[in-house]
Amino acid sequence: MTRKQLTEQIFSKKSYLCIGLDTDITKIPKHLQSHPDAIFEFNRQIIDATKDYCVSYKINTAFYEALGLKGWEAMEKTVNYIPATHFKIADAKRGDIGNTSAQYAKAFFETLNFDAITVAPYMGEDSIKPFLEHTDKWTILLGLTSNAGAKDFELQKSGDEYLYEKVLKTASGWGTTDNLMFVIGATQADEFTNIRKLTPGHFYLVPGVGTQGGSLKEISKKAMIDDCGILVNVSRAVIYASNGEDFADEASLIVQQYQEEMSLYL
Ligand SMILES: O=c1ccn([C@@H]2O[C@H](COP(=O)(O)O)[C@@H](O)[C@H]2O)c(=O)[nH]1
Repeated sequence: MTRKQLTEQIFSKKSYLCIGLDTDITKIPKHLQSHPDAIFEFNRQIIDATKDYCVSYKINTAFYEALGLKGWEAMEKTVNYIPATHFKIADAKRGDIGNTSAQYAKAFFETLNFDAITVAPYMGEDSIKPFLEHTDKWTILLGLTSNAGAKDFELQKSGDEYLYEKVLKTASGWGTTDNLMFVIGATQADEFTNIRKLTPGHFYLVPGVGTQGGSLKEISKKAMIDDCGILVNVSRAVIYASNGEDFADEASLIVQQYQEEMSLYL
């Protein structure tokens, strides 16, 4: 999906919401747990109930990989079920020496039909290039993450510069604003103005709204650019809005509230 196609979706739906399918078999409603295809069935109902109000789905691969073959099959069925209009992200946080990264890129961009994958920057340019060589796909590089551990490395200074600043400055030269995004956690709102200055044209994938407590209003105010430039991910607060038989209806209500708020900021 091109940037233009993504932003057309954002402006026509007045939403920059990405729903995280962090589907945990132990957390889905009881009545579905014995279903022969429980993970996919849960995802299918969430997608049907929310697709009109969001522009993207993010599959956190850990929840599927943990289940072995069945989980991988559920991931494949889910990614194929997501409408073509929606931006499909594999939150896999990969990155390795070049020939290995090339296989990861093939796995998620060719064997599976994702539009984007998250990657870790730590191993440097040759570990990221194989993803960027898929020019019709997106590489989403961890910039400043939402977790407390961001302070252990990302928010450590070398000279005057935070490590995350060096990552953004260096990595922004590896790709373009049409194939490279950054993950910036919503819980790091104090840094957003600075981050936008460093990377004025890049899209950000912003997790951390909902359960982690990040402010949609604050990050929208600080990071939004002319063609929006942000995708805000919410996982648990949407998919586990209810653990009863009404889970999909409740998810839909929460998503509509996010979409209404987003329409005010766009
Ligand atoms: O910095 C990061 C990078 C990735 N994530 C992922 O986003 C979702 C957030 O889930 P919530 O339930 O909405 O908190 C999850 O898949 C994380 O692995 C992140 O939170 N922070």
